[in-house]
Amino acid sequence: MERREITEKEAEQIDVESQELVQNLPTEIGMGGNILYQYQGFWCPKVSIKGMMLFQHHFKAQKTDIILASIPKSGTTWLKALAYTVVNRSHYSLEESPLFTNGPHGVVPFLEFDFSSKNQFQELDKLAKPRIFGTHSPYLALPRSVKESATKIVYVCRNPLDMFISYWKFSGNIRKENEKHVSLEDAFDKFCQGVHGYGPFWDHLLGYWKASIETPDKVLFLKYEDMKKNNVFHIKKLADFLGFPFSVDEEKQGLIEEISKLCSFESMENYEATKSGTGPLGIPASAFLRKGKVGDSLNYLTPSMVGRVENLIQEKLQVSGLSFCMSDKLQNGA
Ligand SMILES: Nc1ncnc2c1ncn2[C@@H]1O[C@H](COP(=O)(O)OS(=O)(=O)O)[C@@H](OP(=O)(O)O)[C@H]1O
Repeated sequence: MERREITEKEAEQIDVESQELVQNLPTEIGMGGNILYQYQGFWCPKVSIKGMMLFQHHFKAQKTDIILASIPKSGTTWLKALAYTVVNRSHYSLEESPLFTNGPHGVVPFLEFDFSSKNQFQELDKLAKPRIFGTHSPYLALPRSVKESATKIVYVCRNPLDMFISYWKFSGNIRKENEKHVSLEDAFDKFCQGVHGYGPFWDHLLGYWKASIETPDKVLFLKYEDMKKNNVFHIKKLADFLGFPFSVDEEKQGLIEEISKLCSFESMENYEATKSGTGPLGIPASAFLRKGKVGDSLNYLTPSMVGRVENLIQEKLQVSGLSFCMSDKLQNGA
């Protein structure tokens, strides 16, 4: 079937729609000093609203697609490297992985940031299968075709204390001159009110958590801390879930351990693509790797701040059965 070329007017429509829409959305200053807009119940930076709209309107999921979802600073970069390596391991030797040269963001594009027109979404039909994409979109904002097709979704989350500190540090590093510095205390307050990129974190987590319970073959829910603690187990679990299980021979050869090492923080921070490349939105790739530790937040947060998040987790997540290892246990983390 011949594809009709879209008119310039149609292509620009989303621009107009998103600009009009943005003008009427509630706003807040986010914890990075940038303006956040409340879109479909979540606080989003302006740049991602147009991206989310395009994704919702123009992305056509394929049954072999893999979507890696997360709220920022939860292990997205790591998961991208792992999933890409697991799925493509038969196409090249691990030493020759395009991951080294293109970086995890280069080989796994972000659906909200890396495509800015309807045309670009249509071009994605030509990509080799399985296509792998990253997204920060909340579960409810995913396009219907993603939910209704056999597309697999892997969600990674992280204990909110470490996620907060990772985000605050990152925001400080990429802050633009016209954006105001937000102190740790004020940023923390905003975080606890849910006013942070794609927050509230509890709603973001719960959307995917519930989907993973209702449709475990479609949505795999992972935690950063668990992946740190037993990486090999989780790589195996990821491979099984994605339909690329390791053979007995591969296991015997220690391939899973090799993949774990290739994608470890220590290896990835030394990739050429990390040292000199760029990540989404032209941000230096090195900004996406900071410490990669569990429990680093305890070096910055007071016991009362930790207590506030613990209470919040209890209040917002307890009924769901979703829990996190916190305070003293976090201190003994990987
Ligand atoms: N390979 C690997 N292993 C372990 N940890 C890793 C890895 N790559 C990135 N990181 C750490 O993940 C944090 C960044 O989170 P994201 O990748 O989700 O950021 S983003 O959403 O893509 O902006 C950020 O955490 P902090 O170090 O605590 O800031 C990164 O250092």
